Amino acid sequence: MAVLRRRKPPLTDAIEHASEAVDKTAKLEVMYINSFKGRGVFATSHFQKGDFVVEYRGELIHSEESQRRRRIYHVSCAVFMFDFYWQERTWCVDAAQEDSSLGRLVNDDHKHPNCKMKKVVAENKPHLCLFALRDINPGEEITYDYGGTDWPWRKQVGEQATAIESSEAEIPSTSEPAPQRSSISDTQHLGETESYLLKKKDGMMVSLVNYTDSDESQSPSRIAIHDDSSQAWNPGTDIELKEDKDIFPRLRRTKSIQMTSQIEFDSDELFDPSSADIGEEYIPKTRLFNKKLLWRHMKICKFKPDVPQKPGKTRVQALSAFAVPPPPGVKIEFWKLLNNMVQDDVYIAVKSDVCIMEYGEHLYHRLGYDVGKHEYIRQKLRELGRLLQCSKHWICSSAHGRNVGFLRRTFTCFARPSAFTCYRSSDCLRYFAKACGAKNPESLTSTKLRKQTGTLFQVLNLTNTELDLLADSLGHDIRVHRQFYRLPEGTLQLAKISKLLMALEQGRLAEFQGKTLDDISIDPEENVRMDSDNETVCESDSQEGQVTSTQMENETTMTDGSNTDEASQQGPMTPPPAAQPQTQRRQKGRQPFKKKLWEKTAIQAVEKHMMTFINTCRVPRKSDCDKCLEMEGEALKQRNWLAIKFYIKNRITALKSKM
Ligand SMILES: C[S@@+](CC[C@H](N)C(=O)[O-])C[C@H]1O[C@@H](n2cnc3c(N)ncnc32)[C@H](O)[C@@H]1O
Repeated sequence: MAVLRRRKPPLTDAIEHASEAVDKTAKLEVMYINSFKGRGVFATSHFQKGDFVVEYRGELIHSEESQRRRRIYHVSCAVFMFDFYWQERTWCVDAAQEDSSLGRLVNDDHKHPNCKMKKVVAENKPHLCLFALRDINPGEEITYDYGGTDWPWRKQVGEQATAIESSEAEIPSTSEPAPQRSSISDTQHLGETESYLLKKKDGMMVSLVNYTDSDESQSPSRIAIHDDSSQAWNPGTDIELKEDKDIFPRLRRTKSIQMTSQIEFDSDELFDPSSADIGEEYIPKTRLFNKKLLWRHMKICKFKPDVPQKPGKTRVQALSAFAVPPPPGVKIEFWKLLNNMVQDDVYIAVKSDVCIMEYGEHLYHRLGYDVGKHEYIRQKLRELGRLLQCSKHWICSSAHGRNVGFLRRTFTCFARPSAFTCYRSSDCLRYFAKACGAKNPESLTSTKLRKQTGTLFQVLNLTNTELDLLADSLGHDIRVHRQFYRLPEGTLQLAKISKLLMALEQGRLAEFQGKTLDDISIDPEENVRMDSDNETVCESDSQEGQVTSTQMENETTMTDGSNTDEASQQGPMTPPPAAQPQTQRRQKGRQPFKKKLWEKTAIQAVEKHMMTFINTCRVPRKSDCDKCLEMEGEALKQRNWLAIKFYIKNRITALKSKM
C-alpha cells in the first residue's frame, strides 16, 4: 500500500532550502544544451504546481555594491547579477561566482515558463525562489520569465538555433558536443574547451561555464559580433549586426543591462502588491516598457491617481516617467503630480529647473492637498516652463551675439522682483513719458530713444568695436545701427574742420600742429572759446607784418562770425573785400589787440587740412550761383584764407539749416 506523504507547504520548503543554502539536487540536474543557450536546469523528478523548485542563490549585496561590481565585471559575469527591491531599497543577488548552485543556470522562457520567481524572506534575509507554475515532468527544462521585452535570444530564436545547429553539424572537428542532454552537475565535469575563464575587468579571473572557445573560432558570424567592449557572445545579434553594425551596442541587451535599469526603480509598484501565500511575486519588469505593458499596468497600478485622468499617450508616458524615482529632496506626491503633465519640451524644462521645481513644490504644499488644484499647479508650472524655454532661446540667441542688449534689458532693467515675468520696456516708457509731463509723450518711444542715443554716441567718434558694444546694449543689430543711426561721414569731418577754423580764427592753430584730422577729437562738452575771448591775447599790429603768408594780404577783410553768418544768409554771397589795413576796421576806442604770429608749421597745417577738406568737401553750398563758384575757385587758387573761411562758413550754415 502506497504511503501518502504530506506535501510540505512550498513556502516552508523554500525557506528551509534557502536557510540551508541547498538545492534539490535529487530532483534537478544541469545539462549542457547548446552553444546558443549554454547550460540549463532540468527536472529529474516530478514537481507539482506551486512547488518550490530552486533558489536563485548568490551573494546578497546592496545596490551600491552591485553598481560598483557592474563597473568592474565583464559583461558575461554581470548577467548573473539580479537586482530586486526589498524593504524600500534595491538589493542584488550576485551569482557571478561559479558555485555549483542550480538557480543561476535556469534559462529564460517568456512564452511558456514553468516557474515563477518570488521573494521569500528567511532569517530576515530576502531570497529569490522559483515556484512551479504548473506540474513539471521529469526531463523538462526549468524556465521562468526573466521579464523585460527585449532579450536578444527572444528575437529570431528559431533561426539562431537552426543556424547554430547546422554550423555545428558542418564542423565535425569541434570539440563541442552536439546538443544533447549530457548531465553536467558542475564545471569540474566539463571538458577543457567547455569551460573557460572569463576575465573581470579589474584583472580577477572568474571561472564560469559558458561557451567553448571553439564556438567562437569556428563560427564566423559570431566572431563578427565580438567587439572590444563585448567579449561575451551575444545570441541573437549576429543577424542584426549585419544590417546595422552601429546600433549593435544598443541592441545588445544583456540581463545585466536590463537589471541595471531596474535599480532605478524606487517604488515597488512593479512587484505584485498582493503577495501570494508562497512569497512575494517578483516580476522583473524593466523601464523599457512598451505601450501595451504600460496600459496593462495602468489598470492595476497601486499608485493609480484617484482623480480621473486624461486617457492616452500622456497617461502612459506619465506612468513610465513615474517609474523613475524622484530626485533627492522632491516629494513623491509632487513627483507624481509632475509626471501627469503633458510630457513635452515644456515638461522637460520644468523638471530640469531647480527654481521651478521648488516653486512647484511650494505651490503643491499650499494647494496640492486639494486634488482639484492639481491641474492649476500643472498649468502654473507649464507657464514657467515656457518662460524658461523662451529665456533659454534668448540666451541662445545672445550667445550668437544677436540680442544681448534685449536680454539685458529684459532681465536686468525690467525684471520684476519675486516674479518670473518681466516688465515690458515699452509699457514702462509710455508710462514715464506721460508722467514726466512731456509735451508729446507719444513721440517718446523706445525706438526714438534708441535712435537718439545712437546718434548722440556717434558724435563721440567711437571705434567700430565700441559702436558694436553700444549697439548691442541698445538691442540693435549693428548693421541697423550703422545703416540708420550713423551720422553722415561728412558731419564728423565738418565738426573737425569747424574746430580747426575756430582755432584758426582765434589764432590757436598751433595747438593742432602735426595732427591729422583723425587726431582731432570732438567732445560735445568742449568749451568753445569765442572770438571775444581771443582778442585779449592778440598781439600788436606791428607784428602782423611779419606773418609770412599770402593770408596776410586778405586777412584784414575778414568779418567776425556773426557778420559772416549774416552775410551768408543774405542771398548771393559777397566775396570778402580786398585786404585793408587792420586798424581801419577796428572800432574807435577799442584797445589795440596783438595778433599772435603765425608759425610756418601752423600755416602748413592749415593749408594741408583746409585744402584737403575743401577739395573733397561735399558739403552743400548755400548758393549755386556761378559767380560765387568762380570766386570761390579764385579764392582757393589764391589761397585767400579769409575768403575760403568765409565760403566754408557759408556752407556750414547751409548744412546746419538742412539738418
Ligand atoms: C542566468 S544565465 C543562465 C545560464 C546560462 N545558460 C549558462 O549556461 O550559464 C543567463 C544566460 O543564459 C542564456 N539564456 C537564458 N535563457 C535563454 C534562452 N531562452 N535562449 C537562449 N539563451 C538563453 C543567455 O545567454 C543569458 O545571458
